[in-house]
Amino acid sequence: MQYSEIMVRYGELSTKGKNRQSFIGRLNGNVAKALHEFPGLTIRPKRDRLHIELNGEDADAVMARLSQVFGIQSFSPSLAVEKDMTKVHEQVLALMNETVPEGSSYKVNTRRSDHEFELDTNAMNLDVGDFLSDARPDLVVKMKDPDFILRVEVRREAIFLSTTTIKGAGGLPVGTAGKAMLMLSGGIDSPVAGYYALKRGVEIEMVHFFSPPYTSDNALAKAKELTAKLAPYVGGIKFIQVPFTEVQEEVKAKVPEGYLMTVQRRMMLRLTEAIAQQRDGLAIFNGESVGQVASQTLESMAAINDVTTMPIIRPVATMDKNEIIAVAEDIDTYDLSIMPFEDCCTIFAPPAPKTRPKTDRARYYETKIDVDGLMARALEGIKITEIKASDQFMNQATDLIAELL
Ligand SMILES: Nc1ncnc2c1ncn2[C@@H]1O[C@H](COP(=O)(O)OP(=O)(O)OP(=O)(O)O)[C@@H](O)[C@H]1O
Repeated sequence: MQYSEIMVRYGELSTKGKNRQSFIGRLNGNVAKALHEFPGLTIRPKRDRLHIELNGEDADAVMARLSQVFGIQSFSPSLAVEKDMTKVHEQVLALMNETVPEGSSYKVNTRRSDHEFELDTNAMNLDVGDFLSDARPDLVVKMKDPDFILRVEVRREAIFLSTTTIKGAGGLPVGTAGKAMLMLSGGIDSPVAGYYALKRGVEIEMVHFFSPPYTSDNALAKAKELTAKLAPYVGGIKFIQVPFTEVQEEVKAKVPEGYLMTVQRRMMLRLTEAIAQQRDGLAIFNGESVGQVASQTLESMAAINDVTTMPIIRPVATMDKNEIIAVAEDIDTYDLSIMPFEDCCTIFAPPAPKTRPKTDRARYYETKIDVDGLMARALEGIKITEIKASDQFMNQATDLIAELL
């Protein structure tokens, strides 16, 4: 079927009162970015719907991209028909023949924004229903839970028909909730945390700590590739790599083993906060989950959290590991996350980190290291790149084999 447009229904933003205009504007921009590979499209944002005119572009390919844009409740590929009932009948039949199998149940659901049109909502429902009972006698009309709903929208410019409604990604348009930093490791949890941040409309920038030569190029490439997996939700994501070798060496040399991890994490958090302040970030997201590992007991979180008053949001904090994994699989980050490239934290992980570290002890051990100097040098060494959906950073199969040999 050669559809003429994709009709997009807004998500939660319709409840946002006077912010509505700016939400619609942001969604329009995000949709345009997500669909930049389709130059033929015309996107028309309206008060209660966004209309994407296809002008010959492939509806399925456009819908695949659209399904990743947050702030969309659902969308329907639609057929625009001239406002002439003979033509409407013709197209209704063509659409039903193509999309609704024999013997299905259905109902007609009309919406009318053009109140000048000769048929009102009820009359349109009846007219199309009558027409179909002659043209497709195999179909059964069913008001409650039909297999198909034939949507008829009477608008000023044309009448739009659709039988298919596809669930959108939900959430809020990215960018409507401000900007934050996501602490991205190469693990399973932080990309999932990033997905949830984006879903609530937060624009994220990735902060990744790496420690050459203790961590390999592959570990860095993996974090970038994970970023590319989340990029389709926004178009592009900034990747901020922070050299962490000197911090880790100094901490390892001066801090007792039981507090290595706590102090390293405190340094990471301080650096992330400093980067957020430089870049107008309002909060920090991470992938911590309560009780999952030694660094994620509540005592440990408190001892680490002590270095900042910036909000730290932990979207996966209360999820079980298998729930996090299910989301990671859905967003296609899981296979990458489980590739065995070492993270800077695992390399410097003490054999027995304190599971209940004390904040005052951590503070005391930090008097042994040059916190300000280490931070200044790490911040000087940061490198920022913009990562796009189509970017690739590792040839997964060959790199994995090389790493394993
Ligand atoms: N190298 C790193 N760069 C940036 N952030 C990191 C790094 N290592 C850890 N983090 C942050 O700290 C959180 C906790 O890390 P940790 O290694 O304890 O847990 P994890 O369960 O393995 O998490 P993940 O699966 O995200 O790696 C991570 O989710 C991430 O937000």
